[in-house]
Amino acid sequence: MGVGNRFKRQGLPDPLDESKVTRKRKNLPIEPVQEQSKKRRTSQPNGKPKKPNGKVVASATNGRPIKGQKISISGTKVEFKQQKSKGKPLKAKRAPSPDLEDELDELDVSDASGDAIDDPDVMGEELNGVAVGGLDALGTDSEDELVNDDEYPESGSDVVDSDEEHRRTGMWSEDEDESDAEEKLTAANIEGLSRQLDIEQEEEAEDAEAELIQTNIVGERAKVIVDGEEIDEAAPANLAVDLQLLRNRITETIRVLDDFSTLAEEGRSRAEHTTQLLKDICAYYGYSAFLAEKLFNLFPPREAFAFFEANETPRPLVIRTNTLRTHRRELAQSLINRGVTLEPVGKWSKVGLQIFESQVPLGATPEYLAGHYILQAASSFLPVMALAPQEHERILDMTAAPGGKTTHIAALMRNTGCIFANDANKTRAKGLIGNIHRMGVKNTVVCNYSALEFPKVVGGFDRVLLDAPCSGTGVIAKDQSVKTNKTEKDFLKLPHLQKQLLLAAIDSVDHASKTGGYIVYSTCSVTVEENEQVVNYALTKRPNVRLVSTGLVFGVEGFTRHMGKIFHPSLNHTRRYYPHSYNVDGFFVAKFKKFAATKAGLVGVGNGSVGKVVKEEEEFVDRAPVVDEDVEDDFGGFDEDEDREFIERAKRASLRRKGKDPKSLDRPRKTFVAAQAKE
Ligand SMILES: C[S@@+](CC[C@H](N)C(=O)[O-])C[C@H]1O[C@@H](n2cnc3c(N)ncnc32)[C@H](O)[C@@H]1O
Repeated sequence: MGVGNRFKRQGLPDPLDESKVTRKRKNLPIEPVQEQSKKRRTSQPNGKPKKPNGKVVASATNGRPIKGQKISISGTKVEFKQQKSKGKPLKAKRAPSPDLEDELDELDVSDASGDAIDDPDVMGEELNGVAVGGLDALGTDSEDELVNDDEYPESGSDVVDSDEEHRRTGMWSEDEDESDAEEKLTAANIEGLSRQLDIEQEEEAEDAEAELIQTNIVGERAKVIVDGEEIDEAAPANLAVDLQLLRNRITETIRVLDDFSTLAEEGRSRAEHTTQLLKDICAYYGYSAFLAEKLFNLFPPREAFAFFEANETPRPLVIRTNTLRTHRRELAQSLINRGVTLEPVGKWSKVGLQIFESQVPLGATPEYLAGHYILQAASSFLPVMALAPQEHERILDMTAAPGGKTTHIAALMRNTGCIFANDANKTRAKGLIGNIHRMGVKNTVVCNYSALEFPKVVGGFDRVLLDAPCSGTGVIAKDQSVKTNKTEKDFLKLPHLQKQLLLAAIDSVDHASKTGGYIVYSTCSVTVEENEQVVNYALTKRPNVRLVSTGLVFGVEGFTRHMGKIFHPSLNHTRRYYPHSYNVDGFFVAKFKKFAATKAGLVGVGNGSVGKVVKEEEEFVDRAPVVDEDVEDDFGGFDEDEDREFIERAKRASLRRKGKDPKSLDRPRKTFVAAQAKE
């Protein structure tokens, strides 16, 4: 499992601070080439190569300049080649609890692989020896499966689902090779074990050297071309130096832009500095110039840098408790017993658990197969929380596959009322059905229309969720290809589809609903074209709706103006989420209240009236609360001794497994308690 942001909490932000977003390893001195080549290139269990400490590596991993991409720094062209890596699956060590076994029998999931095939949350071919493949096709929308209006038939190929990475990857422990004997470690044998570890480390180093001699490492190195000549020998050193220089120049330019009147270079305009900065960002992070500029323009320069940096590290792995089947406390207990280190995701959610480490693949535990949880990015909870579905309502989830949000809605409704879960992509809709079954959802009808056909298919809903297909600029950390594969055309096609879908969503709601009359629009993209512009368009075309508060406790206000465009002032009710400020996927959430019926002639795609936006005479708030998701679970705070003890037990077990002294946990705490006592 990766480090860094994976381990940071999600939610309310700390003040922006460069030391927080700049990985320290980049600032460390560059090691000499000779030494570097001697180090073993070990693989992490997730198949990614481990990053050497304190080095700017020349390989293309996690967002550094990518394979085949050329950058040019000070006249030196550098071509990157991807490193090969190997990943090893891990053996699940514990048997399911008897209760769960009963539940599994009931669910007929004894053939784990068979069941998992229906599970879109796990996209990998194999997790821990449990075959879960067969759903990879869900990760990308096949173009002809997507139904759109004739003009934009292939937009579905761009569709990004913010939870996709979680479905592709399992959750592996870093210390997968540890034997059972190590697991039983006690204070008494720590010394013996640490000696044994030293010996093992020495052996590993020798093996690594031997392996290096045998391997054709040229294939793993960057190719450096200077004036058309390929230089191999000195490549890593030059490249590292160049990358370091590039980074230095980025930070220096930002410093100048921060205080331009004092620090500006004479004769060099702000625009020139910005152009240079953008070029450097493209070269350093591997973005197309087009996308880099679009994203850069969302923020002041220093914050833009933080955003680009955050896209280089994965967000924490989060699971959502399925309250139709269990309570968070029970689930946490079961997973801790299996060797998972976790914590509640934050006070804003009663169902999320952030996973720090796991001895078992989380996509194949008995609890997972029994539908006790789903792997879901924390930000994906937000649109459903904003929707605030109520028991006994009729809800439409317009673009529902693979069902992360549908199953959340069902849980909040406690399986009452009725959900129409629709997706235009048949393959993905099958995955949606798999999840609905696994999670014990019983109030849902799955359908397979283009959402543009609503409300003609069926209308009159109390609430509608449109989690729209989007470009995925909020989830670049999961899908680095977004950096280079989005073009200007995409930012015309996608917003066009999103606008039409949003009108259909509005027209599908019953404005006279006694409990609702709400529409939530969300994307996992941060571009203004896919968010504020779409919402503003809907306000103009449907004067019978207004934006209302999302009711979410954190998030940055949406733009009311951007790059010369002015939006309706109520856009300040919308919320933006960024990886650098909340350590969650980039997301956008808007909530509308429908006050009157859409004029008959306007219902249907493309029928937008050019009306005036309803004046906001009074602030409207959805009085219907977000149903308390887990009433029996107050495992949300960190103040209760029981919870603290519970979490610490898991941490101690984890340290023990690593051969570390679990008592080390007490030290910082004592200091903290002492500090508190002093105060
Ligand atoms: C962001 S994903 C939805 C993720 C889902 N809400 C969840 O939480 O699991 C967008 C979905 O929109 C679907 N889609 C794209 N175009 C559509 C259309 N015209 N009508 C209905 N669904 C569409 C895609 O197949 C994709 O599954």
